[in-house]
Amino acid sequence: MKFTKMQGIGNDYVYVNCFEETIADPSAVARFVSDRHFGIGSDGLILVKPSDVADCEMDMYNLDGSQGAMCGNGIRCVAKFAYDHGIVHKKNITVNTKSGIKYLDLDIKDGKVSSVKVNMGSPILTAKMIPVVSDKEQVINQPLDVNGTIWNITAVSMGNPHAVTYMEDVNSLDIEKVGPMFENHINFPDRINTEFVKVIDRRTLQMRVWERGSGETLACGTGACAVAVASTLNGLVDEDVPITVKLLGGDLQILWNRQENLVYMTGPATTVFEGEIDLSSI
Ligand SMILES: N[C@H](CCC[C@H](N)C(=O)O)C(=O)O
Repeated sequence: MKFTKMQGIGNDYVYVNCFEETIADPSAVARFVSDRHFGIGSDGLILVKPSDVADCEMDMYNLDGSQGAMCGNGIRCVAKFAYDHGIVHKKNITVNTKSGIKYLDLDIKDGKVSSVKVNMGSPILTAKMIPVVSDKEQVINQPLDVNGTIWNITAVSMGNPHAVTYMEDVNSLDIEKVGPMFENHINFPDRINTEFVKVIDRRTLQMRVWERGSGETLACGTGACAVAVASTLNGLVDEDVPITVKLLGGDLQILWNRQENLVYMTGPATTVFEGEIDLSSI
């Protein structure tokens, strides 16, 4: 299988051109290629596929083989991949995903895609749509007992589910212990991506993320969007201005246009290397 290793501020995936290849069992391939010792090493697998409704389709799998409905860092790299592989020849492209068609603008410098602006769509706040179990219509700054510790969470879906919580010092968080407790909490029927956030100022947030199906990653694009939305709803950041979200792997600019009710994410997309891997051992 030919592949391209790419990363969006350190959130790295193995990309496959499915205009040219067919992957019979993507979940098994995701688990194999993601292994940093026996495979390539990545946060998961992303297939770039033909589409009848968009320029291409993103089919995304986490490290554990579970399929994700949306991937913010991944879709920026899909846009770069599509341009660099001649699948598209324009700056404004569409990518179909399991959470609908997304619209992207490529910033091209010296013939190369340097950064991408993504219309991530509207945030979903209705508890049962996220889904999160609650007696409330929306979960905004609500207490949640996580193995005996009470965390105040705000639940947001960007096509995939997120729980956002705030703390004074995210650097000292034992995320390997706490992350799985959130991910597998009974109140999240489809599991959950969890963002731990420190407010730097009214236009700057710092976050770490424990991703559903991948564990701690250096960045999460949908998570950064969920964090900007949750922080706005909680009155912690200014409205209708770009918010800088600082992640372990780098920064993203997030704007929630309240009038449109659309979230825009802008950030880099980087190719690391190309290669070929033998899948016969799977
Ligand atoms: N783990 C996520 C998918 C990847 C999201 C993240 N890598 C991003 O950049 O948005 C899920 O299962 O919903």
